[in-house]
Amino acid sequence: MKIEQIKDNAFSMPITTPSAPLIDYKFKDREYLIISYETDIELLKEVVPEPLKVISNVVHFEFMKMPDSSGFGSFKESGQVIEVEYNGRKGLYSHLMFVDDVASIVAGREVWGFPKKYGFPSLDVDVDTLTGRLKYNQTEIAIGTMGYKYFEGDIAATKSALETTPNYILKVIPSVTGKGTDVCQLIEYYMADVNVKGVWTGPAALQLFEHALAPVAQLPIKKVIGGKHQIVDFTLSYGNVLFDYLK
Ligand SMILES: CC(=O)CC(=O)O
Repeated sequence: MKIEQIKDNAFSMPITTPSAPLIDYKFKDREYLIISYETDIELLKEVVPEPLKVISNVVHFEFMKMPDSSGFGSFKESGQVIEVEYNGRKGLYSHLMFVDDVASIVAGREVWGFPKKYGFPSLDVDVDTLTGRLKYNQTEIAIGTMGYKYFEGDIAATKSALETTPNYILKVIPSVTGKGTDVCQLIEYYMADVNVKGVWTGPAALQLFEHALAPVAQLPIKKVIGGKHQIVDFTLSYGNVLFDYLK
């Protein structure tokens, strides 16, 4: 392979069959259980990277099922999202993510910088209860429950929030020298082509358990605020670099 060919075509690895193909990443019927809770704002300030600012003591714990995702197929995901502000714009910062699909982990980390680790999330209807679970290896680290489809939510407001809210990630790619990083950037991305197929609210509960390598309980629950269940189609847009920590 010629140097010019590499320069022109390199996007991801392996270069001849990348785990992160250069495609439009479309998600159909992504189903979310989002349980929002209050934690200690001082702990949030310790984990949210500047120049982002923490603007509340609220954490959103998500359990997601993605049955039809371009490039990734069918997989599940779970993680914590924090309410922040960048230059006066309110958005959401992805703190920890656990995913059961290597292609989604690899592409997510390499392209956008999603903080993805391998884990075992699930989202199922257990008789009358929408139930999210997250295991790290064999160990349960989160259980979320919500009454199934109690109250219909506002589809237009949910669509508008998903389309207009910036999402922030700290992308870190280590250097082969073992000294520092080749990439250390604050990334922003948006969701596009959003089609909200259903939104529900209802009574919700959440439990988090301590784990040395999957510290979801590092942001402990003081009070559960509420639960949201939604089903959405969208395109995951490529992002922008907002801040380069190496410059
Ligand atoms: C790359 C992805 O799969 C993104 C996501 O998990 O939301």
